[in-house]
Amino acid sequence: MIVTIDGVAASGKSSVSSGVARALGIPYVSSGLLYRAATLLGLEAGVDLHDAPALLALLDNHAPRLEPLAEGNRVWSGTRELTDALHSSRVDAGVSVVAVLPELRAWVDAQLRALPEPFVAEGRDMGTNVFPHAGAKFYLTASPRIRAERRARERPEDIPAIEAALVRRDAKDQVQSAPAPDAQVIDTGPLTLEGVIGVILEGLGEVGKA
Ligand SMILES: Nc1ncnc2c1ncn2[C@@H]1O[C@H](COP(=O)(O)OP(=O)(O)OP(=O)(O)O)[C@@H](O)[C@H]1O
Ligand SMILES: Nc1ccn([C@H]2C[C@H](O)[C@@H](COP(=O)(O)O)O2)c(=O)n1
Repeated sequence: MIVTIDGVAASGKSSVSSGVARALGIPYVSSGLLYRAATLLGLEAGVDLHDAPALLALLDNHAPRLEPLAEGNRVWSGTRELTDALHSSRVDAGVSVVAVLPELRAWVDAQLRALPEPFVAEGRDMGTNVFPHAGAKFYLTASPRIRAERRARERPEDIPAIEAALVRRDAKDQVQSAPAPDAQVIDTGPLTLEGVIGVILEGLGEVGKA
């Protein structure tokens, strides 16, 4: 069984996926971390982030791999853990450039499709492109201001700057970020984290009955 949770940047995908995965006793898979790992490796190597062959060569050399757990995902390159470096503003600013490259998308999709089921998969195109046959699909939204306010609690940046960066990233990620036609869309703005997890678990109960 695969459950997909897609949504816009900072809409709560990883926190919600972790909560749902823990409740179900299965891992969750953060697809964005693989795009972030490719971006980090490219930035560190001084590679042009538009240069797909150069990035693929780096990925061949460094072979980043995702460790999906219910509590949180980790990314490794050999014995080096990349996880903590993947959410910097520098990676945030570059990742949308990498994520539109078809060659990079094919690389990420292959990593994800090789993972053993069951799991909760979160990202942008989990329900549309990567796992169209998923058993249940959800899509999270919230206004840029609410998302920025939530992010500001984690990062020492001011709300308007975070909001502007989120709006820019939404626009760049738009092509691959449409909800699947059969996804349940959830506006997380008026809900707590536990509330969103509850809506999804309730939705999964309904899927089980269908
Ligand atoms: N419904 C909610 N109510 C309050 N805070 C929330 C809610 N959902 C998520 N958050 C908080 O918002 C922040 C962003 O959530 P999270 O990192 O899970 O989003 P994301 O969609 O995975 O982000 P990204 O696209 O950058 O990977 C976190 O601090 C999280 O705790
Ligand atoms: N399935 C996915 C997952 C992620 N991306 C892109 C879009 C984001 O800008 C970037 C990082 O994702 P996040 O950690 O913010 O979820 O990767 C994508 O195109 N498709």
